[in-house]
Amino acid sequence: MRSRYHHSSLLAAALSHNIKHTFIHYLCLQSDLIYTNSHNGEKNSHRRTENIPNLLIVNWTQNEVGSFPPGKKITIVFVIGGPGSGKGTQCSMIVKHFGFTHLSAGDLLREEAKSDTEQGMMVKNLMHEGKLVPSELIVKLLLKAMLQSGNDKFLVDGFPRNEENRQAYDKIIGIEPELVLFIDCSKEEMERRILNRNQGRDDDNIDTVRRRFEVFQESTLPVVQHYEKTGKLRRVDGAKSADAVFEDVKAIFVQLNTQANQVSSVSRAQSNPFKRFLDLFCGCFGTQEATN
Ligand SMILES: Nc1ncnc2c1ncn2[C@@H]1O[C@H](COP(=O)(O)OP(=O)(O)O)[C@@H](O)[C@H]1O
Ligand SMILES: Nc1ccn([C@H]2C[C@H](O)[C@@H](COP(=O)(O)OP(=O)(O)O)O2)c(=O)n1
Repeated sequence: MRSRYHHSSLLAAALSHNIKHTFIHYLCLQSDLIYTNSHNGEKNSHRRTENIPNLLIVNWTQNEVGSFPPGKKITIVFVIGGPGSGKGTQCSMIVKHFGFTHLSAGDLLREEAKSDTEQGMMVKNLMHEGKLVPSELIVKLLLKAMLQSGNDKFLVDGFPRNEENRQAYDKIIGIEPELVLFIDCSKEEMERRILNRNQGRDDDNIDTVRRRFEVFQESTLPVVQHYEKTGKLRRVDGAKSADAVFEDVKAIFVQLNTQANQVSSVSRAQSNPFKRFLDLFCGCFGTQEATN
């Protein structure tokens, strides 16, 4: 306990004096803190939570990544499900039918893990252990990919994975998801699919898969419950064949499109002064549907 306190104080002193990263690493690894150099340029140390292992320096600024133009309508759908539940499979079908851009949190991290940097190595190790990477990093990668795509409709696959992911997203991107698709599937079926998927993934081995299931159970299911309470969750049975699951998914997206079209026709009508006058006039004389 005493040594943990000692390392935390040293860490605070090191941060305020711009001491070399390697020394800060050492202090973090000895204490229960992680260090981030965050998007607003502040250096912070955070208490490590169960799913934020060791330490990762997240070094970026908002200017480096950018942001969406104010007032632009952006549609975001989160796709959650256990490992092997079929998120990627359904996302590629949604893309074909509904014109979304598919952003897979796992693919973005696998790309990051290829880079020959300290951060790349750290991501690689965490993924190999089946653990989650710190939220600010994945949110930054998502935002960067969204801005680069030029699209305004995004399927965010494999995110948020825990409460911390969700809060970091709220803080940094802050666009409420239109809905959250949850692909519900049994552990036995997911395990069978992963071990057959043969994509050469370093984390698709039985030990890592078991750890990923634990993380899903402990950290992702509470996020599912959160969206259930807010009324955003749409649950589909992922145990059916991929085409049968897509029939259910399609119905959800057709409904989403219908709602979006209704909202945009109302706002178009509201922005037309002649139609507003006519509506007022018809309202005064009790004539309905006159302008439709
Ligand atoms: N409904 C399904 N029924 C049977 N196999 C499926 C189904 N959906 C996906 N798969 C297969 O299971 C494996 C995992 O699917 P994937 O989409 O990669 O899952 P996730 O992105 O959730 O990890 C893949 O090999 C995929 O082809
Ligand atoms: N929001 C996220 C998403 C994925 N990760 C990491 C941890 C996950 O085990 C790996 C792989 O995620 P991916 O979504 O590709 O794979 P599975 O759904 O587990 O099959 O990436 C993360 O740390 N944070």
